[in-house]
Order: sequence, then C-alpha cells, then structure tokens
Amino acid sequence: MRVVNVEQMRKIEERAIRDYGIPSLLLMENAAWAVVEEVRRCLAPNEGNLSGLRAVILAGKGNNGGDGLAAARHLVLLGMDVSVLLFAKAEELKGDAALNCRLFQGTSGKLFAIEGEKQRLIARYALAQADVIIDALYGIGMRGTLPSLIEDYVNEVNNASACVIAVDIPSGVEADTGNVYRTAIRAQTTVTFGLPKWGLFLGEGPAYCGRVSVDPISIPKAFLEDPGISTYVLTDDRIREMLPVRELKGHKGTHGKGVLIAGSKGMSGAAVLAGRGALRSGIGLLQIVTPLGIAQDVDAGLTEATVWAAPGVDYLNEESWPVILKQAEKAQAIAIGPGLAQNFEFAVVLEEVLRTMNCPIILDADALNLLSEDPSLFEARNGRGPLLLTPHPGEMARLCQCTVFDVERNRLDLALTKAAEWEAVVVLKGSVTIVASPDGRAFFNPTGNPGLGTGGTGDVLTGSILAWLAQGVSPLEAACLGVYLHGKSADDLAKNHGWSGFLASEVADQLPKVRHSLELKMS
Ligand SMILES: NC(=O)C1=CN([C@@H]2O[C@H](COP(=O)(O)OP(=O)(O)OC[C@H]3O[C@@H](n4cnc5c(N)ncnc54)[C@H](O)[C@@H]3O)[C@@H](O)[C@H]2O)[C@H](O)CC1
Ligand SMILES: [K+]
Repeated sequence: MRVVNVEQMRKIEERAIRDYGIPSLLLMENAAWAVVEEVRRCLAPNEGNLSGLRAVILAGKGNNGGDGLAAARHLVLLGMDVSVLLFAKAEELKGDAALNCRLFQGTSGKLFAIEGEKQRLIARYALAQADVIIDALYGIGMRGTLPSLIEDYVNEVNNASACVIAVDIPSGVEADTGNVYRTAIRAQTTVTFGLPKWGLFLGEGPAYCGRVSVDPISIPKAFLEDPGISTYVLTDDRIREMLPVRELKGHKGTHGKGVLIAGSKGMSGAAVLAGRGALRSGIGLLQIVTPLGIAQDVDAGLTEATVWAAPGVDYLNEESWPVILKQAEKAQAIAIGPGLAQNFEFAVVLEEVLRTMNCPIILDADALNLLSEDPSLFEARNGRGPLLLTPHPGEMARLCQCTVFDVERNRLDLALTKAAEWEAVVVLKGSVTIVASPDGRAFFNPTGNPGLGTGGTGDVLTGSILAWLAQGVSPLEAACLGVYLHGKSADDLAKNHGWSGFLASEVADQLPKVRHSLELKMS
C-alpha cells in the first residue's frame, strides 16, 4: 500500500472530487462512518451496541473537525451520550465542517465551544467520564506547535482512561514528518483516510498513532494506486507476492549458496546468529568465512553451516582474501560485517570483494564502519553488482558524516538520497525500518517491537537477507522480506514474552513459522 505526504493526499482528494465527481461532503460522511466503525470495534466488538456509552469528540475548525462532528451525529443516533468540545466558534467553521456542525446541533448531542478557561470544568468532567475520546482537532492541515489552550486539553486526553481514537492523524503529529513539537494526542487507534500519511511512520508519529486502520472513504482505487507515488508500507499481501516458490524438485543447490564473512575474537556469536538467520530463512548452502581462532566455536555453534577458517587468528586480515575468493566465487550472495570488529587491515579485502564479485553483496556492521572511514570503497563496486547496506542510525550517521539526530529527523529523505548516491539498497534500521531503493522507491516496515532492541538481532536480519538473495529474490525484495519477517517473528514472540527478554536466536528460530503462516493464507 502506498503512503503519502500532504501534497499527494490533497491531490488525490482533489481528483476524487473533480475528476470522479464525488462530493466532498460524501468523503466526509464516509470518513465519519469509518470512525464510527472504529468506535464499535473499540467499545462493543461483539454485540455492536453502543447505547448509553459516553463519547467526547474534540473538534477543530477545519475539515478534521468536520469529520469529528459528522461522526458525533452518527454516535448520537446510535444511542450514545455525546459531547463535542469545539475549539472554535461555530460561526468560524466553513463548508462541509460548518454544515456538519449545524446537523450535529440538530441532535440531542451537547456542543461546548471552548474558549479559554470558562468551560474547563465541564470539559474535564466529560473527558474523565468518557468511554471513548475522538481526536478531530487537526488532520493533515496542521503545521508546527499546537496552540497552548489545546495543549492543555491534549494532556488531559492523554491522562484519561478512555479509548482514544485519532481521526486521520493524531493532533500534534505533523503529517509530513511525524514531528511532535511539544505534545500530541496518544491514540490507541488512528483511522486514516485514503492512504496512510508519512507522519504515521516517521519521527515520533509511530509512538502516538497506535494501531493504524486505513479506510479508502470511497476514493477510487486508481487514484490510490497512482504510479507517481513511490513510498509504500509493507503488508502481508505484498510480502506474500515476494516470497520465492519452493519447487517440489528443489534441492540445496537450487536454494542458493551464500557466503557470510563474519566474526572475530569475542564475537563468534555474531557469525553464528547471522548464520542462523540465513538457515532459518531457507538458504540451500551457507559457508561462513571466519578467523582461525574462532572457527571452531562458530562451527560448534552452527552445525548446519560449513565453516572456513581464514587468516589471521583473532581478526580477518589481508591474507584472508584467497580463502574468501575460493568460497565467494561460487556464491549467489555475500554478506560481510557481523562481528568483524574495527579492523583496518580488512579494508583491502573488502575492496577486493567489492571490485571482483558480481553477485549481490550485503554490507553490515563493521563493514559499514570501514566504509565510513574510507568512502572511496564505494567506487570499487562501480556498478559491478547489486549492493545492500544495513545501517542502524549510528552507522548511518557515520556514513553520512552527520549526527544521529540528523538521521532520525530526516530518515526517509536521507535513505532515498543515499540509496541513489551509493547505488545501493539502503536498509535504514529503526523502530520503523525504511528500505530505500536507488530507483526512488521506499518501503516502511510496520512489523517489529522494542524487544528487538537487544544484541544479535541485526546479525539475524543480515543473515536472513543473505538467504533471500541466495534464493534468487531481487535485492530490494530480499531486503523487504528480511525486515518484515524479522519484525513479525519478534511480534509473534511478544505475544508470549512481551516486549523484552526474547533472544536474537529465538527471533531467527521463529522465522520459518512466520513465513509459513503467510504462505498458508495464500493457499
Ligand atoms: N483527504 C481526504 O480526502 C479527506 C480529508 N478530510 C479531512 O480533512 C482533513 C484536512 O482538513 P483541513 O481543513 O485541510 O485541515 P485541518 O482540519 O487539519 O485543520 C487545519 C486548520 O487548522 C489551522 N492550523 C494548522 N496548524 C495550526 C496550528 N499549529 N495551530 C493552530 N491552528 C493551526 C489551519 O489554519 C486550518 O484552519 C484531513 O486530515 C481529514 O481529516 C475530509 O473530511 C475527507 C476527505
Ligand atoms: K486528528
């Protein structure tokens, strides 16, 4: 599914109204129904009866407020006790929002125009008693900081015990950047219209929007699938299309051979975990090249891989090249970096691999650090074959010679710019990992949870991407499959363990089950 910025959403809305001829009031009505559905899901998922329950709608003066007022009217008709806190004078509202305000005023619902401190007690009481609070203060029209009066109410909503539903985007979250300047509504669910907005996946947006539900509000599919929009969110359906088919007559030769160059003294685990990620992602043959001194440990840690000991003893050095060459020549994909350590002697070998190997190469961890020390290594690749980089924000900052803060504030743009500049698929890791392609496409990954914030999970991811590449998946799709299934494995583990305490090796071991459950839904 595509993900849009404000300009793109406005254009789609305009086309729906102008070219398709759908009245804007109907779009607002459909948006309101989508909110009502979410109220039902939240308060009365089984019997669907909302009668007698209390709803408070915070409405702003724009069309987001109009959506809220239209939803408020439906909720009254469904028997709810409804109060609208309108942060404007009713006369200030325009167009569809003004009409929906008048229609609401014709119901038995209560409308309080909030101006300053006067209605504070009533509003506070209503919020404390509410079963559901609907945030229709600001949508994609919001810029910058919230007015201070509204901020006070936002804080009160965030302290209330009710279920909070945000309309289109939580108020206070900027739709293009996900920036939150001081405070924003913390929603349990965000019902977003047409297509999801960038801000739901960037900056602080993901921490505020809760579960995201997307409603097309009857905008034609052709407008929502505009080929001019090149930012996407990964979904089960899209991932299913990317999964390679396992042929009945397949064997380890046809399932791909991958070479993993990893490990150093004290970090044999990184090689083992990356290897485990690869094997659990279905690679046919995995060969690990690792320094002499730890080869036995790696071998013992991963029975199913073949392990090649290369010079030197604790860290790979210049003399490791012949061993790497021998293995890598027949590989369908190569991954370099997990646990290699900052080892400058290896830079010469890295350069050789980049210069001579045609197959896709993943650079991770310490290989990325070598690249930031010597960016001329990029030139060694010189379009010879696909390149994939898997930096976390710290590694990205070093590669781009900026701060982590700059990376986090600029994730999408930076990932895309650098993917084009480096002619590489960039997997910029984070709570919402971005996979950026040199052709300008970018994918947000919605899976995963804070339980992944533990040593070794990045190594598992690299191994998994290696396996998809070895099985013949394109670099962009291999990266998408890797991050999505890795995150989904963690989400599966979180069902039993919560968001902490599961191990990187368990994430790897969960991968086949997660992949299989997607395949089952396909058949
Ligand atoms: N996309 C669609 O097809 C549909 C969207 N709908 C809803 O409409 C809103 C967007 O409505 P809009 O009127 O353009 O903007 P807002 O409601 O978000 O409010 C803008 C309003 O607020 C003022 N403002 C902006 N920033 C600030 C600030 N920091 N402080 C104070 N005031 C601010 C601005 O000047 C405007 O007056 C969209 O999100 C959907 O919810 C349709 O209803 C259905 C079709
Ligand atoms: K909102």
